[in-house]
Amino acid sequence: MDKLHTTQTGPVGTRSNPVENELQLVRAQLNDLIAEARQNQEILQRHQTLDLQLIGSQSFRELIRHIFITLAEICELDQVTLCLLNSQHNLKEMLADLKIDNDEFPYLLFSESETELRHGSRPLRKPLVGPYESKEHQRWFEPYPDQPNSVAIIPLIRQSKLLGCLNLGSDHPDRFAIDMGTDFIERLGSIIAICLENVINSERLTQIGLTDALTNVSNRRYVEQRMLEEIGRARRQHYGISCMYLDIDYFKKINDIHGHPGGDEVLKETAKRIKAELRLSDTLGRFGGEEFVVLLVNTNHEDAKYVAERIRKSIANQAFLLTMTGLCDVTLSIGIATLSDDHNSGEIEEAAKALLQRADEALYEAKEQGRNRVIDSPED
Ligand SMILES: Nc1nc2c(ncn2[C@@H]2O[C@H](COP(=O)(O)OP(=O)(O)OP(=O)(O)O)[C@@H](O)[C@H]2O)c(=O)[nH]1
Repeated sequence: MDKLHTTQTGPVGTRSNPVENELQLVRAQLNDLIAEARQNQEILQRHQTLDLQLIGSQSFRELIRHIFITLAEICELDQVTLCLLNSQHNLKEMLADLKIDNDEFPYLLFSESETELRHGSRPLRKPLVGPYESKEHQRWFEPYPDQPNSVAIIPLIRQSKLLGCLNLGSDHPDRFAIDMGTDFIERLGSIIAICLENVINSERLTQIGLTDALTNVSNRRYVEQRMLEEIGRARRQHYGISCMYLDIDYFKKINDIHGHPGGDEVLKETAKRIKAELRLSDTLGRFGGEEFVVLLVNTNHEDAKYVAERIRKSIANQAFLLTMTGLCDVTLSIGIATLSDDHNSGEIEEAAKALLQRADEALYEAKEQGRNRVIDSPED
């Protein structure tokens, strides 16, 4: 009786009954397996969340944020960089249009050719995992002050084309071991490649709808939309915003002398020269015919006048060289209006309309006064 009692409850009994021992061992193993299964399920759920976030990204900006923030968090990574092949989609140009710069995403890198993505002499076609080697990996983790201890370099391939590579770094030396299975990271690479292609295509389509086909600058719809956003932002962040209305002088005559194709060339070159004088945060749009509008963010009256004068000179001081008819002197007239922080109130739509109208009136005055000049509307 005593023996039976100790067998069922006490440690002495445990030792003395091989069946019970076996049972406890099996129970312990089962508990371990259940714990492992729960852990795996949790990991799976977190990865599903990550997949959904990546796939659900509506814009390039959103996708890149998920890669640098959500992926790093969910996968507990110490370093994440993404290198994209610029040549594949002329991405740098797209990012400039989206007003995305290096300050916003310092871990977004660019490569000009596939050769730059090679590992040693081999093209990057399969994930590479293992310890960090500065000779091979430094370029991918350069934006971080410290080196990781183990890394995974994952090619992003879509329809056999290399889009770039995703680079994961961990402080833990065993996190990416040479002999580890790469199924998960290959799958991650495929998902990110598909998502990248999707958002790039969708950004391109949006851009086409908001771009002037001849000059490749924004169209009127885009500038008007942007103006509302920028006036709202200027209001929140308490700075001034300026608007320029620009119109090529005697453009009808240019068309008459150099033909319509010559006139088109003048429009393209004018847009190019205006753009060259602007900051990335400014917006240039063609409003139709030979009229352009520029929005200068965080720019007061004096600074706007200075930029306008620079634009005027960049057009007037160097004749345009046209393909068929040779040199062509071009000038433009510019009207400026500023919406200072003190006066930025009321309905945003009304404020935008009034700003544009004042710039247009100043332009009219510039034409009246003899053209090839900058006239600013009295301060608001
Ligand atoms: N080549 C070309 N010409 C255009 C385009 N859109 C409008 N135009 C021409 O631009 C000319 C504009 O002429 P006006 O509005 O009289 O202005 P202007 O001759 O520049 O005179 P001011 O503005 O008063 O200096 C017209 O002849 C239009 O046909 C275009 O896309 N390409």
